[in-house]
Amino acid sequence: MTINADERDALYKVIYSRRDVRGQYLPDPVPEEVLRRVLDAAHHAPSVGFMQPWDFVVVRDFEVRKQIKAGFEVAHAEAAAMFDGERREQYRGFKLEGILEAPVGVCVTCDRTRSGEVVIGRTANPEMDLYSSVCAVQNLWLAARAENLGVGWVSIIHHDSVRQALGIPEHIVPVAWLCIGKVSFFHDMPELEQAGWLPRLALDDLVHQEQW
Ligand SMILES: Cc1cc2c(cc1C)N(C[C@H](O)[C@H](O)[C@H](O)COP(=O)(O)O)c1[nH]c(=O)[nH]c(=O)c1N2
Repeated sequence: MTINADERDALYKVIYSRRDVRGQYLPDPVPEEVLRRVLDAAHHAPSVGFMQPWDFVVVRDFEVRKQIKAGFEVAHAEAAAMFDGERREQYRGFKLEGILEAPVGVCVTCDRTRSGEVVIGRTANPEMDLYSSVCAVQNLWLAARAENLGVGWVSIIHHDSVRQALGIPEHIVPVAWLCIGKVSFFHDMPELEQAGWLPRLALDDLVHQEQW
């Protein structure tokens, strides 16, 4: 199957217009069939040795999301203390999650034991299973953008709070808490770039020819 020019352009449009969404969530429910498409796109991500180490915990319940939010508050306060002076104030001013505003939360996990001890491609570097779950996150994020759904990754939370809130067993790693929902708009550029926190680096400074 060949991708034609319109299809190629559509993919790049999705890639460049995908954003990490923290605010702007609408309370409208996410239709089941749309969420299913997005999760199926995540499930078609590449994975080391085809181990498909992910599970997707879909959370709509407000009380459970309140527990996740409480976990965020703890880690967020710890994080603020790590920045100095002006940077700390700027950090405190950022909205860095939409846990209660987005109608759906999805926890993408990694079952590090899924296909036994020895996995093709994970023998030299055992963390490859975690990277595979991150590939699922990225597929989900892009598919959601193609559905005009916002996604926000909230990593300012300890794995154990997520485990506790969702009853996730000890051997499963909660890789990502994702807020998902319809949005009023998408920002044109990353919010951290817009706020002057960090600029987008120049590609030419990152591409090395032949040697580092
Ligand atoms: C692994 C990981 C973890 C996080 C993020 C991303 C990734 C990849 N990002 C989103 C991040 O800030 C954002 O992707 C960049 O600022 C670039 O912006 P766009 O995604 O292009 O909008 C993020 N954002 C946020 O508000 N709270 C968070 O806890 C996190 N955590």
